Amino acid sequence: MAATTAVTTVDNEAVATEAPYMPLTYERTLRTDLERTLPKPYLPRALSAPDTEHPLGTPGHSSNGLTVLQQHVAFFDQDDNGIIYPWETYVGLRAIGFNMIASLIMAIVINMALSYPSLPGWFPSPFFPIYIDNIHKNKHGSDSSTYDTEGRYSPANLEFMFSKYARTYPDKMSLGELWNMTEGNRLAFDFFGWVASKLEWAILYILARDEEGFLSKEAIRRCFDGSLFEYCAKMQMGAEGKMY
Ligand code: HEM
Repeated sequence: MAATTAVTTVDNEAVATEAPYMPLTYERTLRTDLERTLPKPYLPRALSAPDTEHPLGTPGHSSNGLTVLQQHVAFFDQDDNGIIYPWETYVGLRAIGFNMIASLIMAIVINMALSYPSLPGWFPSPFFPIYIDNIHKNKHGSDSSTYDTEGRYSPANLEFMFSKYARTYPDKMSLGELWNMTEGNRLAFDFFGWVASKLEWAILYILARDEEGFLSKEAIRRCFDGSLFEYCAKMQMGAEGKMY
C-alpha cells in the first residue's frame, strides 16, 4: 500500500505544472485538457494552425505547401514571386485597412528590420527585400514561441498564452493582458525582441480588436496562418463573410 502511494506521488510530481515555491507557476496556469479536442497538441504543425476549437486549422485556407510562418507573410507578396519588397508590404497594409501614413511607416520598419536575415547571400540589398524562403531566420527572442525555429506552429503554446494571461475571458485578451503577456515573454537583454514583440502585438490589436477592446483567440490564431489578413482585405472590399 505504501509503495503504491509513493509511486502515485512520484507520478504526480512528474507531470506537475505548479511548483509550491514559485508562485508564477500557479498564477500563469497551463491547461492540461488540450487533448480532449486537439490531437497531439504538443506537436508543432508545419502546414496548419489548429486550436482546441478548430482542430483542423482554418477551414478553406490553403497552405500551398508553405509553413505556417510563410503563410503569415505570403499575403504581402503581391506578385507571388516569393520576395516581399517594401512597396508590397505597403500595398498589403493598405489593403487590410491601415491608413497611408501608418502603412508607410510600418512598411519601412518591417522591411528594414526583416530584410537582411532573410537574404540568400551576405550582401545587403538597398531595396530591402524579404525572402519568404528564409522568413524563419527572422524569428526573434521574447516572442510567444508559437512559431518554432523552422516556422512551424505550436498549438499548445497558443493555448498556454490564453491559460496564462487571459484573465477576464478565456477566449479573448484585453490590451492590459496582452501587455502582461509580452512582459512575461521577455528574455534577458533581448532589446530587439522586446520591441519587435510589442510592435507585433500592438499592430494586431489595432487591426483586430473588437468593440469592447478585446483581441479574440480566433483573430490571433488566424494571424498566425495569415488568413486573418485575407479576411480583413475582403472586409475592406465590402465582401460578404463573417469570421466569428
Ligand atoms: C498587419 C500586419 C502584421 C501583423 C498584425 C503581424 C503580427 C504578428 C504577430 C502577432 C506575431 C507573433 C509574435 C509572437 O509570437 O509573439 C508575428 C510574428 C511574425 N511576423 Fe508578423 N505581423 C504582420 C505583418 C508581418 C509582415 C509583413 C512580415 C514580414 C514580411 C511579418 C513577419 C513576421 C515574422 C518573421 C514573425 C515571427 C516572429 C517570431 O515569432 O519570433 N509580419 N507577427
